Amino acid sequence: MVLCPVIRKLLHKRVVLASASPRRQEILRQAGLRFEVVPSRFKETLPKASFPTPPAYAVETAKQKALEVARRMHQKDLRAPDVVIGADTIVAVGGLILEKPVDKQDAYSMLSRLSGKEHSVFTGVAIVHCCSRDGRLDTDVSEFYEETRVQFSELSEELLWEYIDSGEPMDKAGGYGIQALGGMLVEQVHGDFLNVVGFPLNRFCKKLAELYYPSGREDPRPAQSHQGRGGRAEDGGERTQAAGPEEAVSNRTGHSPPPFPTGLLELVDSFKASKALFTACKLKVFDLLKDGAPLKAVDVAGKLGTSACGTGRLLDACVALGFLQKTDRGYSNTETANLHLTSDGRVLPPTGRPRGMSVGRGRAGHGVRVCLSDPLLFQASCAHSEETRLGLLRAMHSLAKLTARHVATAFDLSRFASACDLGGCTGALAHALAREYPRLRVTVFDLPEVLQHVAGFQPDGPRTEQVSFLPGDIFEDSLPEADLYVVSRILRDWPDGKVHELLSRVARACKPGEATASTSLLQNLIFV
Ligand SMILES: O=c1[nH]cc([C@@H]2O[C@H](COP(=O)(O)OP(=O)(O)OP(=O)(O)O)[C@@H](O)[C@H]2O)c(=O)[nH]1
Repeated sequence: MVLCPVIRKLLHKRVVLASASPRRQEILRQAGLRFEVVPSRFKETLPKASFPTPPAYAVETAKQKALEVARRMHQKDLRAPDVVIGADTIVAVGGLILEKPVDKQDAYSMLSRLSGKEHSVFTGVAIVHCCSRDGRLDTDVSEFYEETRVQFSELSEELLWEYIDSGEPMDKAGGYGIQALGGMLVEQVHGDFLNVVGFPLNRFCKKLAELYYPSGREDPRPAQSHQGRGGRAEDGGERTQAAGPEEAVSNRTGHSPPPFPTGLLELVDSFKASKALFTACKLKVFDLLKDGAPLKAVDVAGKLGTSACGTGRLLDACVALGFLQKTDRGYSNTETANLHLTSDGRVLPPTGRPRGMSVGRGRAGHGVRVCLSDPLLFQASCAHSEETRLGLLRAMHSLAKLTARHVATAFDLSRFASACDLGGCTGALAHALAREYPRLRVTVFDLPEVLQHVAGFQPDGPRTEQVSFLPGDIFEDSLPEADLYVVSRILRDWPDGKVHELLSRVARACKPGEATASTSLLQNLIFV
């Protein structure tokens, strides 16, 4: 989800975060930004005394971090990314600039300096727009900083050393992490909390809005007005532009550009993103990287029997999508990948084809039976191997487990004594309903070929006798008696006539005063 509309402006660009800080990666990922991570090799040794103020130092360091990455990538690929983001966080106290402590003693002197006092945390940010033309790199640098004031409690020696011995201070500016144990040292914060953690997200979004909507309108079309910004000429064939990324285009042509096809490009990008995800799942990339040490692209390729170059690109795409993380040691799974993309917990069907794109629906010919739980997924049994069918069930089960509690608590169902989940598959929703409503008895009604696999699927929490399974076909067999029918899985994708027939059957089975709850699994929207 992208709450900040201007973040969308970056979705079609190749964005690189020039930072090894896991906190910055997390903050930007949570904001919905898609980016690659290329840590900067710029040495943070600018002469502090030559800067008029501490934030001027942080801004320049952020800029040099980002430019180093832009130049390196340009030299390597002869194609620079579109945007490189660099950041630098420092603590300023009593005229001193504190960065990351070099050892425990350094951490001690920093923290004792902060004890009982207020200090400022500055994060400098540089947004570098790049353009490779005729082998030359053009850069356009926008920069800003944010200040947050932090008041520390008085810290006893014992507390200080205990904190230092936790290891937390070592990779943090000023020697503390406000988002973790270090939060206990802090009495008050004035300003943006995320700025202290390493990235001022709010100011960043405002800056993007300034760059992409200079006239203040949130119009997806490139702006016409020219807004000059700071940027200095670089040597080595590099030019910095004053014009913004999109103004530059319109200024060159002198014409109003046609409306920017944002929606279309989003669709194209989403398709590419899905393809990358499905390919990685199919190759079992996430299984390979689960719980192990990070692996380089060439090692992953060796183990999968794939080309090193293509594998590198696939892994980088997965990094940008937030499923892998990349460090100097190699690639490893993110928590999301460990939880939802390995074979045992996968929320995707194993076909290598996005759900909904498979052919055929409903009851196919030649005696083929279709799973009513999700007609597009669990298809003709003769068309799939047992392994594929189990994979589909596994995907449906994992997805249902993810959403079950939300569905179960979206309505107050406490007045019902019995429910029937039509096409309820492995019973994930039924168990969630049973957990939320201890006096509710739930019958899962589904095809026998689905229910025969139920024992192999563990719901969240223990199985309960409140839930029972009844084999049957919702089009042909009588529906079990219940006060409430759940049709969350059976209404999608049927032709209108079929839906009508189904709902009529359910309506006939209902006693006066009963209810039907329907959910759209895709969007988790619930309507009655
Ligand atoms: O409360 C917190 N304060 C600061 C941090 C983290 O501290 C570092 C600051 O270091 P720097 O800006 O130089 O960034 P690096 O980690 O070295 O990564 P780069 O590759 O970008 O140079 C930063 O990681 C903050 O997140 C914190 O976590 N909590």
